[in-house]
Amino acid sequence: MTSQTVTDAPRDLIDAALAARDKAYAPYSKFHVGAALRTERGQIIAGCNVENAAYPEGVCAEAGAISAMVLAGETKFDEIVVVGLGDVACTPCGGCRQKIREFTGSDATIYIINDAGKTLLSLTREELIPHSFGPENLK
Ligand SMILES: O=c1ccn([C@H]2C[C@H](O)[C@@H](CO)O2)c(=O)[nH]1
Ligand SMILES: [Zn+2]
Repeated sequence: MTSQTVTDAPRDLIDAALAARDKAYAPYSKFHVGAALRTERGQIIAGCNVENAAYPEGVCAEAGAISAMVLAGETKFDEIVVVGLGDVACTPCGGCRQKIREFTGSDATIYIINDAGKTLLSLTREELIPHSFGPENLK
């Protein structure tokens, strides 16, 4: 399920995601991923994927950015940009969709860009993870 219209990702997050991807540690898949989010208070925080010889222990770029955000003292973000390799739309895995869900409002925007910084997809959180389970369900 994708949006009909694609809204361009903001330039500063594109640059941060591409810079983060350059730091990826992905010797096994060789699929380098970068992510950059903007917190509610306006900080830009990035992450890259970090793989492990014990394959399941690898961490996605989005998860790394979210961990760094929490460490920085923030728990909400409005937009995130994700970039993989080439022209492949690197859409977040299921686990990352749930992690993104925890720290966003339903109107947050998830941008997927390509190598060249072109926006391939712009999705609301509701499109990314419809009918999701979140903190409100526990109240
Ligand atoms: O949205 C995604 C999809 C994949 N990966 C990573 C996990 C693994 O290290 C590599 C190949 O799946 O890419 C991410 O970081 N984010
Ligand atoms: Zn993931």
